[in-house]
Amino acid sequence: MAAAARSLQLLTPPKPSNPSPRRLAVAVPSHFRARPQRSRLAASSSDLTSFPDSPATPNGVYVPWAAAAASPSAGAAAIDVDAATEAELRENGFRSTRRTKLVCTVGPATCGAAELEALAVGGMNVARVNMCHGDLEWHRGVIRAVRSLNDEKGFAVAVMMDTEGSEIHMGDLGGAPSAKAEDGEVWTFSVRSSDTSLPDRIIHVNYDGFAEDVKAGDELFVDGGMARFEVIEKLGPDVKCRCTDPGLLLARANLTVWRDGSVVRERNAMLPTISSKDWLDIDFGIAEGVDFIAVSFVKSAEVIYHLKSYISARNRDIGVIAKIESIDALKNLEEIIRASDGIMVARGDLGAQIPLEQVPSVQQKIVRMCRQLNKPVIVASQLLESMIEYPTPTRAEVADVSEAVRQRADALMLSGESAMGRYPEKALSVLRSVSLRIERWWREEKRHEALDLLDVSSSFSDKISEEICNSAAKMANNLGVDAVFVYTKDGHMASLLSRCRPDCPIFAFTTSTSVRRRLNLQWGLIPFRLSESNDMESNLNRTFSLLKARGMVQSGDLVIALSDMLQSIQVMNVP
Ligand SMILES: Nc1ncnc2c1ncn2[C@@H]1O[C@H](COP(=O)(O)OP(=O)(O)O)[C@@H](O)[C@H]1O
Ligand SMILES: C=C(OP(=O)(O)O)C(=O)O
Ligand SMILES: [K+]
Ligand SMILES: [Mg+2]
Repeated sequence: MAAAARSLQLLTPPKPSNPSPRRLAVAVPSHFRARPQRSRLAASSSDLTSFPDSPATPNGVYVPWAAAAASPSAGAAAIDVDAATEAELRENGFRSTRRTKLVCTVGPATCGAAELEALAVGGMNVARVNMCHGDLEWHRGVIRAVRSLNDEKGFAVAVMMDTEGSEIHMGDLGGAPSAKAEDGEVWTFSVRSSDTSLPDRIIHVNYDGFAEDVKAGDELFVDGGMARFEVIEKLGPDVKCRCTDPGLLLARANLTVWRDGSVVRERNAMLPTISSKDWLDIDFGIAEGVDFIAVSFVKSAEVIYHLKSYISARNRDIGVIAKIESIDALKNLEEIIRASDGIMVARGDLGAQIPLEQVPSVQQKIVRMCRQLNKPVIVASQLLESMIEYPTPTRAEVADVSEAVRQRADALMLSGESAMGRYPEKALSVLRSVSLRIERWWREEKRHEALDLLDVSSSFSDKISEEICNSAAKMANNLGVDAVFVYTKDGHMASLLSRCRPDCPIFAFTTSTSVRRRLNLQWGLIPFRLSESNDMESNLNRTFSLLKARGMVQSGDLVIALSDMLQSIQVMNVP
């Protein structure tokens, strides 16, 4: 292999064709170069679709052309959305694409087609629906709306369904979104039937054993402690409580009971992690083809294995995300991470189960362990809580987001901010601009600690892929390459590369639309769907010409290319 070609194959296929850049250039089919740009985009859109990262410049300034390009009136949709990506990449260079992925909870504020599209244009990688709220018809509508957005506008937004779990929560507040509890007020939490509308200051509780489990003197946390009560008296199904910390009670807010400094574990501890209602919701999610199922209040790895085998028995490829939000989950953390396809640091409930001041160190520990074990991790809850009401985040919130980005979590999640807040798009744009800024700053300062990555592979073949990815990431940083390209069937090699958190972006090419959507949750990956052949050289040729046609790479860009089919690694300039 000619040294001038700068092409290095550590492991070659049995009969490799010479992948030298010069030959690649020659092999580019002439029709790709000859056509005018619009039709080139049209020609390429069917077999190569990219995810539009963001219509914003790195400082977060909104660029109106991007929204216009993605609007229904802008014409042939999938192509126009990709035109936004193309322009963004041309303007900022792909080195500055956002690496941290963004999850938005969809709720009443964002369930309309226009609002969902605005979130997708604004950089939403995953749409989350929370089965604690809304009925199946509502969820079906949202899931299908996201699917049409993907089909018609060329996005690759994944859908995550989050189970209700056997959590104890309040009922609806007779249609009102919230009620204010003031200091010293006496409220009744009751397990009486909620069919009839209850008088003021009486709140329905969904768990029948509630009145039996609590005792006078217990503390009742609403929504992870956003409002607090002391239990003063039990009267049959009614539990009378005095408000000790005033706050807003949101409809269906979660309830936690504390006694003598720890969470009460009475009969409620025996409730199943996946309730019978959850199984019905899971069947619904499988039928609707969601990409991820997030399991609330996971206690052990067992339930994750159970759900995964339930899903694979139905021949589905759905990622199971374990939510870490209880003391039990922390006790069994490593085995839960190993069992699942991803983790959510669900700080809302976690902060009601362990002292608040422990949440930051627990978050850091979980994020690190997930990276070691090669599982994507989402940091969730209250990232921009004040933006539910106000258009500007607090400095503390920006610092919290920055810290999660600095820890290099795979994804950040909005809950109430996007589900029912007044400024969903603004909240998303804050996550986007803070991510971009912090990522770039840390790259420029070269401040990232080198993490000694543990071996994660169980077979020798996997071990080869892992070593290739570790080496490729190191080479990418040392050589200052512009991008790593990874051709991956099931996404595994892309995730191994993402785990290394290289300085440059990772373009991940897969033949499967569902793998492409799932890769959207992982740090630094820009997933593409591409119909690939077994011939690496022709894959590279096609990729270069398709990406060049879109202005996403240029001649001379230095690229490292990996393939899980060939277990190969090559370094080359784009011809
Ligand atoms: N599908 C929905 N329908 C109505 N309201 C919703 C829906 N999803 C979310 N919300 C609202 O957004 C808030 C924040 O969402 P989330 O954090 O997912 O739920 P929770 O607060 O129950 O943990 C909820 O408390 C609820 O008020
Ligand atoms: C994300 C969380 O779960 P949920 O919103 O379902 O309570 C959390 O508790 O932080
Ligand atoms: K939930
Ligand atoms: Mg929770």
